[in-house]
Amino acid sequence: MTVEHTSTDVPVVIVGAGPVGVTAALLLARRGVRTVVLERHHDVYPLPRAVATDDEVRRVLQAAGVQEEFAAIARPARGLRLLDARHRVMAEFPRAAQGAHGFPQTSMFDQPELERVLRDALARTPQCELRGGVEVVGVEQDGAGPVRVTCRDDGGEHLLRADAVLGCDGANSLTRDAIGATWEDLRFEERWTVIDVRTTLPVRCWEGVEQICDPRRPATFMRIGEDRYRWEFRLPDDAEPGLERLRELVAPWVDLTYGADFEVLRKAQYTFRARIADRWQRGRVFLLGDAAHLTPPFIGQGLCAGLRDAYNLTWKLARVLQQGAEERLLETYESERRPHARHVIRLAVAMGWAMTGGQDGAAAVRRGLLGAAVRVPGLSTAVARDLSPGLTAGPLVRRRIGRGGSGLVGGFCPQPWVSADGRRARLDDLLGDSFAVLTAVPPSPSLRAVADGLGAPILPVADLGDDGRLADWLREGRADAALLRPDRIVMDVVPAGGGEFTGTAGWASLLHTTRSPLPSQRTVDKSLLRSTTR
Ligand SMILES: O=C(O)/C=C/c1cccc(O)c1
Repeated sequence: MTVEHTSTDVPVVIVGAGPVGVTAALLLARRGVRTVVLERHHDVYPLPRAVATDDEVRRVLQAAGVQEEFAAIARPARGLRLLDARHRVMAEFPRAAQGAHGFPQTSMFDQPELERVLRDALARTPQCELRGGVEVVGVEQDGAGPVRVTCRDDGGEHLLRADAVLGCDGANSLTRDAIGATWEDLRFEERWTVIDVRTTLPVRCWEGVEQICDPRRPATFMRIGEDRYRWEFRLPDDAEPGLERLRELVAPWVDLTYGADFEVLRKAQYTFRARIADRWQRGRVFLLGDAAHLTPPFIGQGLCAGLRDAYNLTWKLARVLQQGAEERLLETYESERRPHARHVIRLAVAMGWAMTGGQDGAAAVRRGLLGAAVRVPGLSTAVARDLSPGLTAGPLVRRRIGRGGSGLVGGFCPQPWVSADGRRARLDDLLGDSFAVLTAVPPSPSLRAVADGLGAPILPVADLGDDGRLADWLREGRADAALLRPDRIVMDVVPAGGGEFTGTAGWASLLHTTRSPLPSQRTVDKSLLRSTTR
């Protein structure tokens, strides 16, 4: 599709100022793309919902420019435990304090605090405008013309024309309806009660997430902050638990004597669902976050999936809008993100089945509980190894099976601390927002040509002053060099001893641009380049 050059009011309209929408706005701003974010509410929704992020997604927040602020509100977690009905540990999936991405593998946080951090960053960013109290009532695109967004506020109805619209408007997304997408049901639907508490009472607590695998009363418990805790229970009836019931429910963790310091911040009933939209794009309208996928919370990946969406789409959209890359590049958003999101949802559903005994709780009790952790095929290995697999093969993820380095393609590169000019920094902060080549060998002329074509700096890993991790990563992956996309996914490799990138023919035309990047785009740290070959 080609987009007519009819004048628009703003390059990108984002529907919804939740964490996904605001992160997308910040990521676009870093590439110089202006956005208007439209939000129904006037302020941050005050109650907690998402509570966890993995280390890969902390890199997204880092790219959005809020890493330090987030670190100040995040609490590392030790992992995930599966307990039986008597709270005996059946399985433990430990999470390191420093993962390959340079962050704790699991971090807990309070969603309103995260939203405040993101909104503050947005307020400091001139390319982003947040309009609160604005309800979007229509999103339409005629052929290749601009996307027309109709919205209402106290002043009446308004029309905004945009080059692209990101629907980050949650589970009941109007944008999803507008593009004619429907839910595919991934077969999990259960009513759970979520209770958020602040207390200074002693709580029997492991610094991680506990899943109680008891088909009669499955539950989740976790510590979120210094004095903040969350319980989730699947209760046999739909009535909200009163104080007496609550006392009995939380008794395994805390002794609640009447009048004790135990403030229930929120008691809400949710239907946990597993769903994925059957399409994520129509023309220049895209779905992100809960508008595109819903997952039960049992592996803490709901918000993570939405932030991955934002990271995946924004660099591509900026390349199309600002540098004239082909529209086909945008199709790789859905083709890359949808299978990944589906995999993670299926893992969460499998965890739910391990906790609840599947659709037949009574049978699960009969089979005996101790097998719960291993009953669901593949669950233990998947949860232990990596909740977020590499991307499946596609135009930007070209694996040459059997060739060295193919195992690296589609996955993130690690993020060690590196040195430049005596300064220590995280790798991504030095790389900036462009493509980059990490190499363990002197670059060949063809490698240089590829790097030049993408405006990618060539960085010899031996000069980066890390702890040797990048060289080990290339060697263990049997690659001499790796080509990183702006979202730090490995797009291509030079196999060990191979001399050339192997997948250029697949991605080159998709990434071809007709205009240069704007000067506002963050580029590689110059001091780093001085120590390299370019
Ligand atoms: O696997 C982990 O480290 C964390 C899992 C998690 C996080 C938040 C909520 C959950 O029910 C599970």
